[in-house]
Amino acid sequence: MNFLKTERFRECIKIRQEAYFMIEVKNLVKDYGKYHAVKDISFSVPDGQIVGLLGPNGAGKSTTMNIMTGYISATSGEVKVGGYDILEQPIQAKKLIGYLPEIPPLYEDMTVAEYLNFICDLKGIRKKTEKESSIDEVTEAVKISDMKGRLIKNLSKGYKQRVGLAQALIGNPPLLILDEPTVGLDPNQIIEIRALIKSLGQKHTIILSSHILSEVNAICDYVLIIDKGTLVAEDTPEHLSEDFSDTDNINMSVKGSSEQIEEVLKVSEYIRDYKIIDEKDGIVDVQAKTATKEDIRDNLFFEFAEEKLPIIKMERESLSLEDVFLKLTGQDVEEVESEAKKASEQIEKQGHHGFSFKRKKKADSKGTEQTEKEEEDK
Ligand SMILES: Nc1ncnc2c1ncn2[C@@H]1O[C@H](COP(=O)(O)OP(=O)(O)OP(=O)(O)O)[C@@H](O)[C@H]1O
Repeated sequence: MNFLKTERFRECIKIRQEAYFMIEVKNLVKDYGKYHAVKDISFSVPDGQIVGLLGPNGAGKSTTMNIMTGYISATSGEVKVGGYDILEQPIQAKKLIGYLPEIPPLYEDMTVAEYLNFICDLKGIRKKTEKESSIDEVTEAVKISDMKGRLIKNLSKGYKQRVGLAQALIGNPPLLILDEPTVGLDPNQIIEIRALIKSLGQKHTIILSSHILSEVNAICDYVLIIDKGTLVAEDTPEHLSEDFSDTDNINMSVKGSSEQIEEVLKVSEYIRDYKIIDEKDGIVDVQAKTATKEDIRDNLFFEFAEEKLPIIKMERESLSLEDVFLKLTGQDVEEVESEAKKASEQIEKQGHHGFSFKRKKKADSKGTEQTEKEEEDK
């Protein structure tokens, strides 16, 4: 019998293809009453990647992650984890996921070891020796081995976040889903947690959400940009910068006077716009926007050479991920980041257990998701 034509072969191919994608999200829709929070989002994440879900506040990142982890249901659409449907085969699918929600689900009156022991129970790790080795492993991975005896409430925010990561790692799931893992941390803690996530990426597929572009740029191999519930772009950070750019910036230093240099720039067909940045000791610094996406440095070289104006320095700069984000979402990065800062300060003021109204409703809903909209409608 020709193996290539057998049912078994087709099955093998199916398993291989499905396993290649650690997670597949197809046509995901989530409506809260009349409000469309997620509108037909599809994407697949291959094994071994660190993927960033990037978007401004309210874009639908947490909702998408909550559906991916099976925490809430979708209005329609499908999520498969390692080939298992999150709704139809939830036990197999959830075994593959370690989830860190935006507010880590910590029991503050437990010690780190007690809490992780409890998480082992929840994840079905029952043998004492297995539990011990599992706790040792995860505490070592997130560098909290010497904190095991400490009460969680006495830990700093950065260390609490590490405990949150440790609980996600119990059971060694191949897929980690991390919702805004650095929100509310101070700059040093942010650097540490980012480095930790990057190192975890060597052994796990990671999907993290963030509204911080520099974070996604620094950690992620691939970016999904979400705006108003829609996936508006996806690619590597480098490709996104290239693809959405119809112009480049050229930074130059030219020997001569600003009048001479402006004369060349004004008539150059390769330059759309320019700005004189500085003029000192007979050298002019210029920032120019190119008329096309092509690399026009050769052409500029010859134009300036013809006028006997030596170019001392010339650099080409592509559109940054910030510019791409602005173009796609129409939102200023600084604006988004300051809004997010205000929101996290608000959470901080309400105390650690003080979930925001939206979060509390989510936490309270237990499947019967009553929406703010519905509440308002009453
Ligand atoms: N239970 C709910 N009832 C009604 N609306 C909701 C509920 N949960 C979320 N939303 C709304 O859905 C939209 C998407 O929210 P989501 O939390 O997914 O956004 P996000 O991108 O994670 O933003 P953030 O970073 O602010 O959490 C928002 O407009 C939010 O107000």
